[in-house]
Amino acid sequence: MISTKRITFSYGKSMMFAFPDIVCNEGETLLVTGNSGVGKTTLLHLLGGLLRPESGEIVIDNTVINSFSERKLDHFRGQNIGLVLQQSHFIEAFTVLENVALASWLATGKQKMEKAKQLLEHLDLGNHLHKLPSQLSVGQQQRVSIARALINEPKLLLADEPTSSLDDENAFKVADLLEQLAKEFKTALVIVTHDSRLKERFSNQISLS
Ligand SMILES: Nc1ncnc2c1ncn2[C@@H]1O[C@H](COP(=O)(O)OP(=O)(O)OP(=O)(O)O)[C@@H](O)[C@H]1O
Repeated sequence: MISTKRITFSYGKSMMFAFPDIVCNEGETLLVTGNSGVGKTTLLHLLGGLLRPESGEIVIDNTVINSFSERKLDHFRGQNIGLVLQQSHFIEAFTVLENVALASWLATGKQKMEKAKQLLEHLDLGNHLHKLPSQLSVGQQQRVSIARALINEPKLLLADEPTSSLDDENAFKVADLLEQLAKEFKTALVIVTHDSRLKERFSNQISLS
């Protein structure tokens, strides 16, 4: 579960944000919408501990994360937060399977190859395990990124524009898949997007302005 209270952030004096409070419980999905430039990615990075709020509170699974040291935050993120970012940042020389297993090694010191394989198979990527990420389509890469985000069974899954580069059919497939996985893994799922197709798809929404 994630909740925030009165979080503020700024990139210097000209770009200041005061975000509405959000709550997202385990197994639920919250869609954060808003026009380009309103701060959706900034909010997502704050929720994921990639940026720190200037004031306010971010609570993940009963833990206030904003007072953590950098090191503790990195550890907490690895254990509890899955990120599906706009850029996938794969290690291009590693296979799809290795990229997913690497995320478990970084978080726990153990490379969960079998689990990575199962997860990729679950995401219909069983035939692509030993390919390089660059050999996959954008939609397939998106699913690898989802598998990588889920390998450590995070309490919170954050997805930044997961469907904007996909056609209608694949956009709805990815949205359905994320929602289904959140329920299955009892993960709170927060999606930030300006993709208007998703607005009709999810009832739990908040709009930034
Ligand atoms: N590192 C940065 N330094 C300074 N300003 C930044 C930085 N990152 C983002 N901004 C500015 O903050 C504002 C919000 O950016 P953000 O990426 O959060 O918006 P967004 O709602 O996700 O936009 P989009 O839908 O286009 O991705 C923008 O005006 C952007 O130019």
